[in-house]
Amino acid sequence: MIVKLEEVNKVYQIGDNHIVALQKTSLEVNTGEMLLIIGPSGSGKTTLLSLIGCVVYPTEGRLWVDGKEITGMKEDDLANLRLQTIGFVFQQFNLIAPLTAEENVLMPLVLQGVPDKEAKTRAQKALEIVGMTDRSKNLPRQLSGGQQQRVAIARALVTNPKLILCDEPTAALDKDSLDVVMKELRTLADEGKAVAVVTHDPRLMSYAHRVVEVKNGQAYELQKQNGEFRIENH
Ligand SMILES: Nc1ncnc2c1ncn2[C@@H]1O[C@H](COP(=O)(O)OP(=O)(O)OP(=O)(O)O)[C@@H](O)[C@H]1O
Repeated sequence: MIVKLEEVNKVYQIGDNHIVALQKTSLEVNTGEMLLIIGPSGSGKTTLLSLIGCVVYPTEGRLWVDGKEITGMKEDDLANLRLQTIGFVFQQFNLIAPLTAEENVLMPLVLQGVPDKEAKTRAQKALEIVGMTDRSKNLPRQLSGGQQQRVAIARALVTNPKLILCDEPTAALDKDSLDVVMKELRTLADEGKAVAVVTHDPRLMSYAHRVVEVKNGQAYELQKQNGEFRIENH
């Protein structure tokens, strides 16, 4: 187990209004597993992913990431934990436009102060894992959406994080690229990473080991029926 939430909720206060973004949730995220977090817009999916990713603190409850309790941890320690343990992948790839694929992948290692030569070897290895070695000198605009997302996955992987968190990683992709990217993420999970993916797209359920549905801030784990995950109203 890499993440454990125990009765965790998140309430935002805006003026006199309390917005319950996530109701009390208990959940574990395991290594070797792809967890899909699915639900409609505004249901609380990103809030749940942000809690798992130590980007926001819980309002109530207890949260452990990689064996460390987050509640009460200092912001600096939290930032270190994020850098060392978690890789993030976003909908819009967030690659730096004037940098090549390889330079983008190098970035987290530069931030960690890894020596140049070692950083380069690791970046090349990460690009190899996602099948992008032959495009390493290309700029993002010379790559398709699917290829850019594979570079973004390589960038998330290069620090060797135990946990990879993805927020709508396929929203900007066509069906073929969606399949390539999701198979890539599934392979990483099968090989021992913990991967959590937020989506509103039920097509992604077929790639997941486990599915959590979030509705009105309430998270429920879905059980497979006849070998498939099913969700109402889709
Ligand atoms: N920083 C914030 N301040 C106030 N309210 C917030 C904040 N972040 C999220 N919320 C509210 O919490 C609820 C859940 O938001 P969240 O972004 O987690 O939903 P979501 O399921 O990821 O939606 P989407 O798919 O549209 O991104 C929403 O009502 C949202 O307006």
